[in-house]
Amino acid sequence: MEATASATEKGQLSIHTDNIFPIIKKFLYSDHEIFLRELVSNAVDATQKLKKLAGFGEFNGELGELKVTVKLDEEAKTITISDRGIGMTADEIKKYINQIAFSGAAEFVEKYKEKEDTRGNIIGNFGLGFYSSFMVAREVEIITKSFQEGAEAVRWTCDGSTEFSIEPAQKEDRGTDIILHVAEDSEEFLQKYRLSGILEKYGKFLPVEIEFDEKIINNPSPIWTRQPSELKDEDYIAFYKELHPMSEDPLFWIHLNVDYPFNLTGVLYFPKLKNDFSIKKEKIQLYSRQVFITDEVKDVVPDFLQLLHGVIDSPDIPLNVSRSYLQSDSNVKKINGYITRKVADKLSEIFRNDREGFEKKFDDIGLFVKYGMISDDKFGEKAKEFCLVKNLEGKHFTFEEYTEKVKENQTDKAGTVVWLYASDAQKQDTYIQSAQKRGYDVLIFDSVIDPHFINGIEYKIEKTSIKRVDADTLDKLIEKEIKLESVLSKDDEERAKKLFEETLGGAPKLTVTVEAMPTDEMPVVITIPEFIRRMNDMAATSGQKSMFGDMPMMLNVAINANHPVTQKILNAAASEGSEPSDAAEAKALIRHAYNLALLSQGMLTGSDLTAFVQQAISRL
Ligand SMILES: Nc1ncnc2c1ncn2[C@@H]1O[C@H](COP(=O)(O)OP(=O)(O)OP(=O)(O)O)[C@@H](O)[C@H]1O
Repeated sequence: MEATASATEKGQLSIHTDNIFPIIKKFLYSDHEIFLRELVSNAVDATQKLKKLAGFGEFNGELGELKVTVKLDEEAKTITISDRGIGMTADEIKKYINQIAFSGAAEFVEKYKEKEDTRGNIIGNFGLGFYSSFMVAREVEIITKSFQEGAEAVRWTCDGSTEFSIEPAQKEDRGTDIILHVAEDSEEFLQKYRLSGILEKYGKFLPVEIEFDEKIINNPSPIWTRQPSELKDEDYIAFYKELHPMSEDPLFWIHLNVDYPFNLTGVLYFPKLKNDFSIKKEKIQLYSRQVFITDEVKDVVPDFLQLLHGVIDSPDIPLNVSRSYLQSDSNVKKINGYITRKVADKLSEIFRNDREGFEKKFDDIGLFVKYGMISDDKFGEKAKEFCLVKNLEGKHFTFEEYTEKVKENQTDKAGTVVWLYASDAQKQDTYIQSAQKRGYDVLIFDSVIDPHFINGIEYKIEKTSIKRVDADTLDKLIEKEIKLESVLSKDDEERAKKLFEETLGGAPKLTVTVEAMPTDEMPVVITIPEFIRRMNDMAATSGQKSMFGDMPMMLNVAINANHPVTQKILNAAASEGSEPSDAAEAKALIRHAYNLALLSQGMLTGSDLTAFVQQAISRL
């Protein structure tokens, strides 16, 4: 075959079905707009190829201005995409446009028959890029002239049937014009704002200048394509603002750059997260050689890292295949692992080099680090070194540091180190103060992720258990070998227990115990078992009902045997009659002490609280 088309030549496209275009149209229905991404990418590729050839010395002509132009002619109802790239000879058109694409199409037709769910993902996979133009055009013309010396211009047309024609054409300059004669049902694409929207979405960072409506619409050398050494903080922040104009400055960022065993560049930013767990994901954009692909990075980026913002660019991610394939793709898995490692390394680096700065940022990145620790084992392994906990004095500790700090005073008789924490320092103040009186330290875990975090890490820290200060009496939270002696006889303890059970009987479910506590602690302490409360907390923050959601709240009521009030109750009961049921004064004291205990747990509410206040007033 000759390299040029000397006369008009008609041909039949080699494909086993009469017309693939209705199929293309139907199956790519939701994504029609990507025709422009495909055609502009082809134009950019052709331009880049020419630049490369010039670099190799295989093209010695003038490169000149290399921009790609998109033109809209509303009257003629055409969209034209022009480049000054390598162009095509007649033979190349036959090879690249007629055959390859159509054999791809045949394969596509075969495959799609079985799988409906792959729609929208087909195009690039089967080399149908160029043919996506038929989703919006009733006829497509290619007028092209190869960069090669002496090449002649060619015109190819096809109206969406399996017939094409190819003939000599007039074209001064090298390069390609793709002219789309827009079909009636696609006239939405003849609107300027629609086209500029699509270009903005997919082409914002294409590597060659793209002109539309007499303006350059893109930034051809975005930050991720440049060397970290030539970039300043301001550059990173400016780029962040370009991506997320309304956001606060990011905390810090990671510049990704690998070329083996896969290609990947990008910049990931740590946004200010605070406690907002409802933060919108989809803030990382995925590019392939600077062409925007998607902001759904679910399969490429581990779940917890989707809280980050930024850009990932990799030609090695199979972008146009079905989801299940993507998940099992080994490159995707490697990329996933690489990103996780990079992020952990960066955090660990900041932690080591700037502990103070790291601590300041921890309120923001804590959510993210904790989320990572409980959802990704590999990250968790590394994060153990730099994940921080904060105590009520506002001091930060690594796990190891904290255990070191409290182990002397807070190791129980089984040798387990007990970390005490509060989830609300205000509400749990009584308990906190009691713990502090014993020289115990109390951590603060008050973010939405903390219930999950505590549950997730507890078993990962050796010989440690984590308990909320009000989960039990202090003696039971940290059981020691030597216990305080009870001043009450066994009989008196039994009497006190009975009196309480009788007085407080009914809902909620109560378990009454008598314990020897210091006299300066509360006469009655109410606690909710750690396990039950934790399950309820976790259910509440994840917005679901836990399997314990319907469980009646269980309360432990511990009577302080050593408190003078307990003695007073017993005395009152003794003087009032032999039957405990006679003891009106004793019962009033019990209710009062119980209400005070509820009050300090923040559990005295509603009509009970009102009655309690009324009663207190009447005593004034
Ligand atoms: N503007 C252009 N200039 C030069 N050659 C082009 C141009 N557009 C398309 N081609 C040629 O036609 C071929 C087929 O294009 P098509 O878009 O169908 O597939 P592709 O670009 O190879 O792959 P993809 O599926 O990723 O788009 C290209 O590989 C290229 O050789």
